[in-house]
Amino acid sequence: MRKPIIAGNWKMNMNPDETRAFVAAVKNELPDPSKVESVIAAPAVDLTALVDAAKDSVLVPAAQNANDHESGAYTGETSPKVLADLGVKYVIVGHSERRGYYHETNEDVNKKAKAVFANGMKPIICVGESLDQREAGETEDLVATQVEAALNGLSADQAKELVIAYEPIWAIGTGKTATSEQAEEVCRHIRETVAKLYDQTTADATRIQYGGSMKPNNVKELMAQPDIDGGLVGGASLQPDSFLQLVHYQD
Ligand SMILES: O=C(CO)COP(=O)(O)O
Repeated sequence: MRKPIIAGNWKMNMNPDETRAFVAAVKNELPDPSKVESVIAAPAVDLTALVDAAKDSVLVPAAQNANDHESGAYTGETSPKVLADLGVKYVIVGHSERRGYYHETNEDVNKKAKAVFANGMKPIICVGESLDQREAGETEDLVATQVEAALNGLSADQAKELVIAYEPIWAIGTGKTATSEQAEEVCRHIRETVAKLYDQTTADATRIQYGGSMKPNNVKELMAQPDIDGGLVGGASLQPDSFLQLVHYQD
C-alpha cells in the first residue's frame, strides 16, 4: 500500500523564528507517520531552523529546489549535498513557478532529480498544464512528456521512491481546485505513464500528489481518489491549524 504524503510548500514565506514557532505548534499533534507522512518544504534560508525544530518529531524536512551540482561556481544556488548534510529528506523539483519564472526545462528537472537521489534524498517532481494547454486538450500528452523526461535514466527502484506532484497551473493559488474527477483522471494517466516506462508493480508503488488550492475542506474528497496519494499544499500549509487539518484528513 502507498503511504499518503501531505507536503506543505511554503514557497517564499516564513522566516526562521516563524518556522520554529510553526513547528512548535504542530510537532506534538502530527498523525502517526506509519499512516500519513507529514512534510514541510521551507525556503533554503529556513532549513537549519526547520531541521533543528523538527528533530524529535515526525515532521519531515524538505527543500523547494536544489542545484544539480554538488559544489562549484554557481552563485546563489543551493547544493543538494549540503541539503542532505543538513538533514533534508525530500526536494521539490520542477515546480511550475521554477519552470515559469526561472526557465527550468524538463532536462533540468531530470538532472536535479538525479542529483537529489545521488545525495540520498527523494525528489517530489512537479508536473502540470496551464489553462491554455488544458483548453487545447493537451493535458495528458504534456504531463506524460514531463513525466517521461523527468524519470529518464532513473531505475525502477528510484521510480518507486520518488513522488510525482500533479499541479495544474490554473489551480495554484487561485482558489480554483481541479474537481476530484479532473485530478484523478490526470493522476491515473501519470500512473499509466510510469507503468509504460517501467512496469505495473513500479507504477503501483509510485506516490502521486495533487496540488492546487488543496484546503481542509476539499482534502478528503481529493484523497479518496484511487490514484491520489497525497497533496502538495501552498497557502493552506502556512498556518499550523490548517496544516494539521490537512495531515489529519483521515480522522
Ligand atoms: O503550488 C502549490 C504547491 O506547490 C499549490 O499552491 P496553493 O495550495 O497555494 O494553490
